[in-house]
Amino acid sequence: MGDRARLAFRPGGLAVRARLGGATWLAAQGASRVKRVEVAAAVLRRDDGAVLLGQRAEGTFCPGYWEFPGGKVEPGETPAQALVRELAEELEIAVAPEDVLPWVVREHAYAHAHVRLHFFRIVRWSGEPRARIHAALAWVRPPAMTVAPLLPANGPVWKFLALPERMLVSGVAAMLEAGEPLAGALERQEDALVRARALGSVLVQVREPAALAEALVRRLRPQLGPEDLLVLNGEVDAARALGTGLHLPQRRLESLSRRPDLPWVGASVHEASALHRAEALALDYAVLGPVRPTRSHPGTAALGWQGFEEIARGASIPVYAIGGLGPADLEDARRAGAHGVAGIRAWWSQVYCDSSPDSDGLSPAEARR
Ligand SMILES: Nc1nc2c([nH]c(=O)n2[C@@H]2O[C@H](COP(=O)(O)OP(=O)(O)OP(=O)(O)O)[C@@H](O)[C@H]2O)c(=O)[nH]1
Repeated sequence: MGDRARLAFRPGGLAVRARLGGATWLAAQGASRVKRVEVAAAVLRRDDGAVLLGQRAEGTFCPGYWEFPGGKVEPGETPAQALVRELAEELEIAVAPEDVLPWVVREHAYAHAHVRLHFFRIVRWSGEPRARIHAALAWVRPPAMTVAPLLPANGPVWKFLALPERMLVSGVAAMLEAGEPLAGALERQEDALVRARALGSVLVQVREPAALAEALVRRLRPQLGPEDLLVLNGEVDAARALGTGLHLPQRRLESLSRRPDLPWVGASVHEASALHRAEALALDYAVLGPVRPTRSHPGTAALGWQGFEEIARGASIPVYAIGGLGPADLEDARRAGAHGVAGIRAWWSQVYCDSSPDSDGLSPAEARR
């Protein structure tokens, strides 16, 4: 692609952008020149959960720092195409285009350039990675970090990798409403957690009235492993007292001016503006839906995977898909750019799941009707 330049008017004055071999220079009146670089980076993840990092070689920017394999997007390439090329050049591995799964996009201002990093997750490739340009390669299993230092832009991304791909949303109150005794409902939730953990790590969202939430957290916690996470859909103080993370419904997200001070904070969102709010507050994840029609939200139009993708594309935080989804939807969710799937009844209760496959958010009483 030939070099091109264009003039644009901005509120701050006249800006001149010239595209020069993959990097954009912005010369603005009264502002310093900033080089803008589009980069594609890969989260190559093995079945055991380990992720590949490369150590930058001597003679490059930030030598000795660790990064995700990848590199600059060349003119005429999409970020996904650039990544396939970079992985072949840097690691001698082959990745099929359909296995390059969009994940998050992060921006970072270095002294030398403003980079926009398009992260993709890759769980299938052929060949054994070889260090063609890196000083060393290392497989590291999040959340542990056994190499240092990471490139500055990569800290939040490493944290995101500790998020399980499966989120389970509790439903004890709904079971009680349907006449089930408390002991039976708690036991059923515990059984469901054990079943879900057999598939991999889980993020449990406890969504119950306060007293019930506490009882459920106490009941489930002994079943959780070091890679599982627990968030409370409730008050900040209650989450702090219980030692859990926090999950915010969209209306509470909209009323917050800053991120609550807890290690893990996420939110439910139903539209792009709410997702932008979650990003602006630097939350750790968002849950977007409904992807499929659910009887619990009869007035809400389902997004479908296409609608989900349109809103989630380019998000700077991981986005779970929710709404009539279960474990079998994980592959579709990943392809649509989701970090994972969140489910209510499809995960928690085989009984209700069998009787009503689209019963996400449905009370057992409704499910029996
Ligand atoms: N590949 C990669 N680059 C990253 C990551 N995080 C991050 O900030 N970057 C930045 O994105 C840019 C990637 O460019 P690159 O690897 O192609 O280029 P480079 O500066 O080493 O060299 P080059 O100019 O010879 O191509 C660098 O500024 C790098 O610091 C990451 O995890 N992986």
